Amino acid sequence: MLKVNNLSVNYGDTDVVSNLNLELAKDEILMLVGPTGCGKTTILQALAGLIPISSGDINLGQWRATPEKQIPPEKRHVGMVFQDFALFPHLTVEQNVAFRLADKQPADHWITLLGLDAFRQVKPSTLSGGQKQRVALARTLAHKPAFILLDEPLSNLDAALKDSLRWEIRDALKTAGVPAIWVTHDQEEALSVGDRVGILKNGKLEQLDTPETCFCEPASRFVARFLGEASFLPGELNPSDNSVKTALGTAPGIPVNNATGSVDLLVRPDDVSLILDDTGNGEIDWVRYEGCARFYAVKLDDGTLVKIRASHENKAEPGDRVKLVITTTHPLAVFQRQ
Ligand SMILES: Nc1ncnc2c1ncn2[C@@H]1O[C@H](COP(=O)(O)OP(=O)(O)OP(=O)(O)O)[C@@H](O)[C@H]1O
Repeated sequence: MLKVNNLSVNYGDTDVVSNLNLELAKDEILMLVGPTGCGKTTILQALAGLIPISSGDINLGQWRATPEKQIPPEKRHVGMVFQDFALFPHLTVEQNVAFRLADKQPADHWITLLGLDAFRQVKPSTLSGGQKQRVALARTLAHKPAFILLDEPLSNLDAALKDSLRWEIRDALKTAGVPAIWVTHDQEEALSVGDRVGILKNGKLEQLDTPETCFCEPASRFVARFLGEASFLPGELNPSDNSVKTALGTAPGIPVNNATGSVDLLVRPDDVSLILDDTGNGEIDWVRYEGCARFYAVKLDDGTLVKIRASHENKAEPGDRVKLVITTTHPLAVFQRQ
């Protein structure tokens, strides 16, 4: 089991990663997300042994790396998958996957499982981006690593391919039964593919939990905003049943950090419905057409901006009066009013 205890990494006087703690279950996929420069790649590099750590330790059972005792990458049993595929251009697919393997059977197994049989004898330059990434994954898995690090493996691929390949990668990791840490910039990918999601801010974990908990019960406004569109609706919390009374109706709440009294209710675009109504409670500020939906920003009469996604049939223009109502029945996160 991979365990990281109080890991910190410095570049000069700057703490880039601070006191990171995490533990990966046997075949768990942990997605790491966070704004640019928050330390995601640095964490992967530290786990792989590519850069020294400043404090704490990384423990896999067979080895334990500390600032005093560095374990080189080749002794860590780590597999890495990068966004640029990192394949050998002069070798065929088969040779790439079986590179330095005494027993070629695992290479055959993963070539077949990842649908690469037809490409065994071709060079990487003739493959599409998605095929190259499958080869890179097959090579990594064929070497039977103890854990895998994926650094934005889909960022060089187009949207349609990303969507299918992310599931192929997840399935392959689960079939191999190997734990993985997967860095992504894509919130949807993090929420849908990960068993757990870690949200980083300035080198520190803001929250580490299941996708649903991070999305529905974010530990901070930062996490709430980072994982999707978030509007904060002023309201009053009723301590007897944790319901929150707002201008758009009363909703069940989950107080974060013991929020009480005057609070802000986190509403996502699908928690609210919109009705065209001259006597409504707000006015369309702007609208974006998304094909099957329209995404609206509505300025409420008290000045609060609420973002809402409605059916494309629901057509309103900036300046139109509308009525917003909270329609969701599940509890919404509640933050102390700032
Ligand atoms: N070799 C280095 N020397 C000094 N500072 C570095 C070095 N590598 C990275 N940094 C700094 O460390 C911080 C974290 O960088 P890192 O690449 O880990 O971020 P990231 O979250 O992966 O970013 P991105 O999402 O843009 O890839 C950044 O402020 C970066 O400028």
